[in-house]
Amino acid sequence: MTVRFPEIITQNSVMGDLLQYLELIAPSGQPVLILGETGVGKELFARALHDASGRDGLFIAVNVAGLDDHMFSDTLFGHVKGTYTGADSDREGLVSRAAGGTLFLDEIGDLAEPAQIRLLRLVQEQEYYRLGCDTPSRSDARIVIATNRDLRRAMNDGRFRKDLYYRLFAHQIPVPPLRSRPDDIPLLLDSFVRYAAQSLGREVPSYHPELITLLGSYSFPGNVREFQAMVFEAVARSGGGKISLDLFKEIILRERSDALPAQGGAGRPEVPPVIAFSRFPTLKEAEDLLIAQALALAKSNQGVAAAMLGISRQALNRRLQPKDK
Ligand SMILES: Nc1ncnc2c1ncn2[C@@H]1O[C@H](COP(=O)(O)OP(=O)(O)OP(=O)(O)O)[C@@H](O)[C@H]1O
Repeated sequence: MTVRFPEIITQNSVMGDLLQYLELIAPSGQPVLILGETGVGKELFARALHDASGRDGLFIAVNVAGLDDHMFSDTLFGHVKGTYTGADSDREGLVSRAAGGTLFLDEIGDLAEPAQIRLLRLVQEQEYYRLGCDTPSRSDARIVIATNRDLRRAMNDGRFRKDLYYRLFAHQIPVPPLRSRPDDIPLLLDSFVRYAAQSLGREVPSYHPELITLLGSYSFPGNVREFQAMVFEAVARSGGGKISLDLFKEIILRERSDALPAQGGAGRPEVPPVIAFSRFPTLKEAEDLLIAQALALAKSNQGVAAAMLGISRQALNRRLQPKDK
């Protein structure tokens, strides 16, 4: 956590460098592109950028995924009365409402080409047209754009305009996924446990120290948002007592198996499914499968797998030794 951005919890050096860069570019008013997987904290970074910018206008966030050109223009630029059926009065768009502030456009990856052209004009000239109006309007709203897509690839495939890409390219903030910064897990865990306990009106519970190791072995496809939700569930289900390792293992296993393909699809084929028997398994078969599952989830780390299975490392090792028949 940096003093400058207390709401962004981190002690990771890559994140620290990004926050320094963010602080550097904040006052400029230049457009900024924030990249990163879902739930990684892109909107949090955009808000921090706005807070550090010294701009006294509003911060407005809008998700533009799935908006066609008409909806995009209507939402961002507004319209004049009578332009289309249902346009009963003049309406101001978000670009105008965010004047003097920041307009955060989330999930820009799939934007239709005509909308990309309008966006380019906006970031380049600070100019736009309300629907049904031939006279351009102006707004000094700072435009911050986020996507979880690979924009360079989209550009190479002809789905994202080169001119817009290179206009946004100058100030990029690539937020790393949570799995690549396990050093952030203890801080985030403490903060989320406190927050969840507070929201539920409970004492802050303690947790098993092995939990940090267990969490470090999980890939967090939904990143910090997923982590936050898991902690909330664990605190809620721990009934005010200590958060047990077993409870967290159960939540992680459930999340992992939800992320598994139904059969043979793309996903995480390296993890064997828990239920894989066409007949009732013997105890030995079930145990072997659970051990394989735990080892796969723990990326072959025997210490973590043993913790997940609730046995000692030595006990796991014994079970892994080939037996003489
Ligand atoms: N470093 C962090 N410290 C504290 N909270 C965080 C951090 N990163 C993310 N969060 C929290 O995780 C949640 C998801 O963050 P956010 O909405 O900013 O992600 P996002 O990348 O914009 O997601 P999406 O791609 O789905 O729009 C929010 O509740 C946010 O407050």
